[in-house]
Amino acid sequence: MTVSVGVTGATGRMGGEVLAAAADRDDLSVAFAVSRSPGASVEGVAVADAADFADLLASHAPDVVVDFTGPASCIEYASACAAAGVAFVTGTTGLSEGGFDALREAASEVPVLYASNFSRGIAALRRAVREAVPALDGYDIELTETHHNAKRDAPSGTALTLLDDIDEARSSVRQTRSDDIDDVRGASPRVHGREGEAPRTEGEVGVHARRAGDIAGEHEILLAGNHESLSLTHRAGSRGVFAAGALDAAAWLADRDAGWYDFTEVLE
Ligand SMILES: NC(=O)C1=CN([C@@H]2O[C@H](COP(=O)(O)OP(=O)(O)OC[C@H]3O[C@@H](n4cnc5c(N)ncnc54)[C@H](OP(=O)(O)O)[C@@H]3O)[C@@H](O)[C@H]2O)C=CC1
Ligand SMILES: O=C(O)C1=N[C@H](C(=O)O)C[C@H](O)C1
Repeated sequence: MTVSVGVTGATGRMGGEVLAAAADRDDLSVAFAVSRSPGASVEGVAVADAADFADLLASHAPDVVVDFTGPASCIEYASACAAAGVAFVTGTTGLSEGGFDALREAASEVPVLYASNFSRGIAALRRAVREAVPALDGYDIELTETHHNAKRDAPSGTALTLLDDIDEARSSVRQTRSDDIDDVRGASPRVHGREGEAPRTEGEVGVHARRAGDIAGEHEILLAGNHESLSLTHRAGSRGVFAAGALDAAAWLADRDAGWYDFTEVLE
């Protein structure tokens, strides 16, 4: 069966990558592509007006929509998909808590899969973090992410996911070692950059966002103790890895029931 895909943000960096990756696959076909700047052709696909999105869902009935846009449009596209009964894959970052609530609401009607990063390397990095953090409990942790100079949100969505992974790993190891679980619950304080008199406090996680050139995406987690340190680094060489992962997710999601899904389920 060929899965038909609608693509949003078609004139954006990721939209173009998704259309290029889709053209190379036999298991997927592009039903339509939209942008707020319609009229162009991207990877041979005519780009329609984003204002016609609901009509295009009705007329083309895609199996799934793949979205890499902005937080506000992501929510609008998700609720239109929920109303039309179309599955929704999104990698849009910078969503607020309310934005995630709106996506989860859409997931009560249709399958929704959100991932802050669609690369297999980051999925492996997350597993490595969940192993390294408990093994090196008490070590200082600093997270540094580096992206191209046009990225809007900071820290990156992937950095936020990794910070949550660190919190979860820390709290699970401390719960197994302590009877007083009130003592060990809660997020590690996150310190974004340092300036002036800013000594490190125990347990904090330093977070650093760099923006430069055309770097597709780099994430480093440094765990440092006395006389040793471990650095876990992922570098995306091109946005193609994100597009490939998002299309794998779309093919996987197309015939699922309504609900909230994670990229790790696609990779199982
Ligand atoms: N999860 C992952 O693996 C990855 C996630 N991302 C995320 O994907 C998102 C897009 O990144 P990128 O492609 O670099 O960004 P770009 O700015 O290059 O493209 C964004 C596209 O979305 C469209 N768009 C933005 N806001 C709206 C809106 N309000 N309504 C309709 N269309 C809108 C833009 O349309 P127009 O051109 O008409 O203005 C543009 O085509 C970001 O959140 C980024 O962090 C990026 C890479 C990987
Ligand atoms: O905006 C980008 O480019 C990227 N955004 C995602 C994020 O915020 O983590 C994923 C990737 O790092 C590229």
